[in-house]
Amino acid sequence: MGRRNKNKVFEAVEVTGAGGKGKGIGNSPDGRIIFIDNVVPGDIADIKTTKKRKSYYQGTAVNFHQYSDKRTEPVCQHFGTCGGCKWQNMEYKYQLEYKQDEVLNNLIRVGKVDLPEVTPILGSKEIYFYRNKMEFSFSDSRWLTPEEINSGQDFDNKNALGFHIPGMWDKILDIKKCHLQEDPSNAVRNFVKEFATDNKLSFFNARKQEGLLRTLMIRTSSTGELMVLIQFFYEDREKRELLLEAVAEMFPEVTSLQYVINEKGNDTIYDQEVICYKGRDHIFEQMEGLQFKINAKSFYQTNSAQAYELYKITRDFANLQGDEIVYDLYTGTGTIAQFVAKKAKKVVGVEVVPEAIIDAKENAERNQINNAEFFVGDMKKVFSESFINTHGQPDVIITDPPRDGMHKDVVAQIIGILPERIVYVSCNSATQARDLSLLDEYYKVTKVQPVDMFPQTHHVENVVCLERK
Ligand SMILES: C[S@@+](CC[C@H](N)C(=O)[O-])C[C@H]1O[C@@H](n2cnc3c(N)ncnc32)[C@H](O)[C@@H]1O
Repeated sequence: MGRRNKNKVFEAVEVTGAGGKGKGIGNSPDGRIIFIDNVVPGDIADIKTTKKRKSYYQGTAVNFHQYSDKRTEPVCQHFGTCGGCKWQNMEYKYQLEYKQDEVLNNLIRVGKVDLPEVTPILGSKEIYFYRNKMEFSFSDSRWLTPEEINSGQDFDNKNALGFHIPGMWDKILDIKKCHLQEDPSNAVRNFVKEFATDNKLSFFNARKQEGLLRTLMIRTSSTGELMVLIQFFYEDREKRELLLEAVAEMFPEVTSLQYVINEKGNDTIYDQEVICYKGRDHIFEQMEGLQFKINAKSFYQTNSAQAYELYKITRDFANLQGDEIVYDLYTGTGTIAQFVAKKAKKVVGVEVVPEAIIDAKENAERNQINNAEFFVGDMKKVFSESFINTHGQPDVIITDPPRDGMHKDVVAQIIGILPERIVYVSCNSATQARDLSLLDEYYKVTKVQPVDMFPQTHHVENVVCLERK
């Protein structure tokens, strides 16, 4: 954005919508859309622009003329600074309305497909403390509030354990209480921070690449099991054991205490050895009598209760009679495949991550599911003639791709196979709509069910049923 556009202020802009990564939406007098931080539809405010592009501005509210009656008081003391729950200032029923609108808009404008009557979005019973997994970062460079900076004081202890400030890779907001994961998540995090600070264990500095403590992961489960994993930058046995012993003693309910020594530049543990310090190297999650083993690296839907609802909808849409061959694309650890297996003749799950397929096979065995097979493969390349000949022509395809949606080659291969029914589960209705338009010549959309897995955020899941035309 050019200099003359910096600090441009549009007066009394009405916020008319919400979307665009959780931002409010308004219109500028010159006909562009403005994406606005920390506002709620119905607010009227002066908006200072922070970015200008051909068709839109980004901006922030500097002066409110009217507050929306859709507003509610955010419960979290970190709201506004933490990027996690951007919609906490909007009543939940309106959050659901905007999520429903987003799905519909995408299906209509991007997908341009004929739609049946769309069922109202399924809200989450729990709108706080619904996540089963949280990851916090250590930093010796705590994000200072404007009040702290203006105080002119020097802060010798800048240790933080919490979340990255949006857009800042080296600044961490110290979290005192997060409303996303049940107890003892907050107690564990606060204890670890305090104990490490008191015992002079150094917190990571991402710029200088120094400091002992990097990340803390906490996984809870509906079985009551609890996993805690601490990531260290280097091995210092004495200090590592001091901290791990303290956690074990303070929280006997931890059933899996693990650690990683990661000397790389980045924090990801997926290419690192995870070492079990105490207890087991995994926890279990359960759903309708099925057990799923979850280790530190396993993918599992983060809102377990809503995942159950999502899977039930997926199974209903698949409408299995017991004699179908079902393909579960992007199967992860095979949860959907196992969830529908009892109702199908056979299920074939495909996933690109080999470890996830190992988990899927192990879980299926534990759950005594004998009609599910799992394969490692990139979806773009899996559907060879020999694969179909070996596993059979699918009657139903269930697909649950990542946010980018299905690669166009995957869509082309599905069109080559033409199963009777497709159930498309998506966490991004824009890419889902794009894919539906590619399938439109052969399939009609018969059911649409949005599901809210992530209250207080703009994210929305959507399940669509497609039948052969
Ligand atoms: C949204 S998750 C679905 C997980 C699973 N259905 C569940 O509910 O637990 C998407 C999955 O697609 C996998 N994936 C991403 N790209 C892929 C590709 N090109 N081929 C196969 N699987 C892929 C990811 O590893 C991830 O497990």
